[in-house]
Order: sequence, then structure tokens, then C-alpha cells
Amino acid sequence: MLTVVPRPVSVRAPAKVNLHLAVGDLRPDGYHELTTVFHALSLVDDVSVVAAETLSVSVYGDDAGIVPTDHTNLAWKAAELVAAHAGRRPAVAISIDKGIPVAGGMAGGSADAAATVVALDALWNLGLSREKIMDFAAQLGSDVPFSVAGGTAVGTGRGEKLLPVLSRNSFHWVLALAKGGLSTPAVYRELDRLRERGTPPRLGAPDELMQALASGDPARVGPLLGNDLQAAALSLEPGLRRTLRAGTEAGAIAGIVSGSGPTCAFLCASADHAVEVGAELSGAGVCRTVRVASGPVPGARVRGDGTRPDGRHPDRTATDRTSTDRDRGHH
Ligand SMILES: C[C@@](CO)(OP(=O)(O)O)[C@H](O)COP(=O)(O)OP(=O)(O)OC[C@H]1O[C@@H](n2ccc(N)nc2=O)[C@H](O)[C@@H]1O
Ligand SMILES: Nc1ncnc2c1ncn2[C@@H]1O[C@H](COP(=O)(O)OP(=O)(O)O)[C@@H](O)[C@H]1O
Repeated sequence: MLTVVPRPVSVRAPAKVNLHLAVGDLRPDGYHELTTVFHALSLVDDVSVVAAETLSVSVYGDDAGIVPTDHTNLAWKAAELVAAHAGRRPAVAISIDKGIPVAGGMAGGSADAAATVVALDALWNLGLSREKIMDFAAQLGSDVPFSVAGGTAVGTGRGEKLLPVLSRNSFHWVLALAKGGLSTPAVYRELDRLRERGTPPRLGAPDELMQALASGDPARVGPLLGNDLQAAALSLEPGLRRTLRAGTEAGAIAGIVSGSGPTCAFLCASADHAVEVGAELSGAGVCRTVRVASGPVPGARVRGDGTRPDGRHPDRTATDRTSTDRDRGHH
């Protein structure tokens, strides 16, 4: 008798750092109007989906214990959304190998949602258009379209409207992962509170940063990094000031809180320099752990042996694989 073994589809999706995060006023729908420059980093989650009797989510990796495995997991929500569109039951087992810190301001949940949409499109041979995939992504969260797109991009609206940014070369980063996480809505609320009590400075337009990115020179990019949420994250987690100071004392060109935090991201001059700064920072005892990464990297893409269940080639190059696998390692 012939036994058909279901074949999994595996998708890799990147973390992000906001090189520029200008937060406008609170909109009536509860979101803030943003102008942000997203940058995808070689710190990744791998998500695989395989046909099963019922929908399930399993999570592996250092932070696995604090990630929900029920209907509140963004990958679960993504599966329900795509299945409803395809008119089928979401009968898949989703397994997530987490390399992205949880609640760290690096869009880990968004990466998993993006990866699940891309994986189910391949597993079920849906042939979804890029536009439809982006539409699902925007329904799942403000950061999810960027997790699909990857690279470097300007996000407007609540972050979901994207335009690619020209950036030359790779940039090298050290990430200081914190002991706990910070809730994104709580950080936005704290910024609103700070703005009610005073007038914390607001970032302008990212024009100069775009020019610096096009030049590919990290020494030009460093002083132009900025994040309006940083004041709010520091107000909730004052210890992050020490982390930021330690990063620059360790020789980084510049450091910022990543998105809503508490991860801090430090820009370095080269891959070797990032390894040196990472070693110094890990000895300073100001964070849970340190990672090195580079960017920009591609968005959520099918991995594997070169073929998808429909026999077509995934949109992925050998270069992507070498850089992401190398950078994935712990420091
Ligand atoms: C701050 C940022 C910066 O890229 O990322 P993280 O640092 O959390 O990863 C994003 O704006 C987070 O995006 P994401 O995590 O997808 O947010 P969503 O699920 O859409 O929204 C969660 C909550 O964040 C707040 N929110 C989000 C986006 C936005 N433009 N304005 C907001 O005020 C709202 O309170 C919303 O209810
Ligand atoms: N697949 C997922 N991975 C991580 N967290 C998830 C996931 N799905 C839902 N969550 C929930 O979303 C919260 C925010 O997670 P995450 O996306 O990692 O952080 P951030 O919004 O700071 O980028 C977590 O605390 C967790 O409860």
C-alpha cells in the first residue's frame, strides 16, 4: 500500500529594527500615524507548516516558554485568515523555531505571521498575488507587511504602507537582548502620557537618513538613527540607559532602542567590529544576551531543497542562505 507522507513547507522571516521611527498623533482608531524606516536583520524565525488533522502551533528556541501556542499566536491567526479565504479548514501543524526575541521590539510575532501566510500559499498551492499577501499581512498587524517585504523600506500610515529604500552595502549590528519584554501598546500609551505632560522632541522627516543609507557609510548613518518611542521605553525601563551607554562605550557608532524596546541595537563599522563590540558588551553585564546581525536581508521566503510542492522554485538565492545562516549563530 502506498503511504503518502505530508511534505512540510518551511519559511524563514527576519527581525526588524526601525532606523527612524517618527510617531505622530493618536488617530481615532487607536493607532498612531507613523513615518518609519524599517530595516530587516539576519536574526530570524523559521516557521514550517505541514498538513495535519487540526490546527496547532508548537514553539522551539530560548524564548519558547513565553510564546502562546493557542489562537492568540499570530501564526495561528494567519492560518485562520488564509484558510477562510481559500474556503478550507486550517488543518495544519505550525512549528516555529524562534531566533527573534519575544516582545523585544523586533517584530517576532509579525515575522511568524508573515511566514505562515507565505508558507500556506505554497503548501496549498493558492497562487496568491503579492497584493493579496500584503492585504492579509496588514490585517494581521502593522509590522507584518514589512516582515513579508524585508530589505529597507519606509512605512507610513500605521506602518503598513511601504515603499522600498535604496541602501548600499550591508550594515552590521549588535543587539542587546533584555531580560523581560515591553508591551507595544503600553509603550505607545506612555509616549502619549509624556506628550500630555510636556513636549518631548519629535523626529522630523528621514530625508538625510535616506541619503546616508544610499551612500552605504555607517559613519553617516549612525548619527541619523532616531526613535520617538525611545523616551517612552526608557521611562518604563530606566535601566536601558545603562545598556545604551555601555554599547557606545564599547565602541559602537550609535545605539538606539529597537521599536518599542527593550532590545537595544548598536550600529558598527564592519562585521569584525560588531564581533568586538558584542564581546565587550556581553562582558558589561547590562543585558540578558548579545547577538550580532547584519541587514538588510530579504523578507519571508520559502526555504528548502529548491522545490515547492507545486514543483516551482522558491524565490530565494544561495547568498541569502549563507548570510542568514552564518549570522544566526549566537555570539
Ligand atoms: C512599535 C512598532 C514599530 O515598528 O513595532 P514593535 O517595536 O512593537 O515591534 C510597531 O509600530 C508596532 O507594530 P505591531 O506590533 O504590528 O502593532 P499592532 O499589532 O498593529 O498594534 C498593537 C498596538 O500598538 C499600538 N500601535 C501600533 C501601531 C501604530 N502605528 N500605532 C499604535 O498606536 C496600538 O495600541 C495597537 O493596538
Ligand atoms: N508567534 C509569536 N511570537 C512571539 N510572540 C507572539 C506570537 N504570537 C503572539 N505573540 C504575543 O505577542 C507579544 C509581542 O510579541 P513580539 O511580536 O515578539 O514583540 P514586539 O511586538 O515587541 O515586536 C508577545 O508577548 C506574545 O504574547
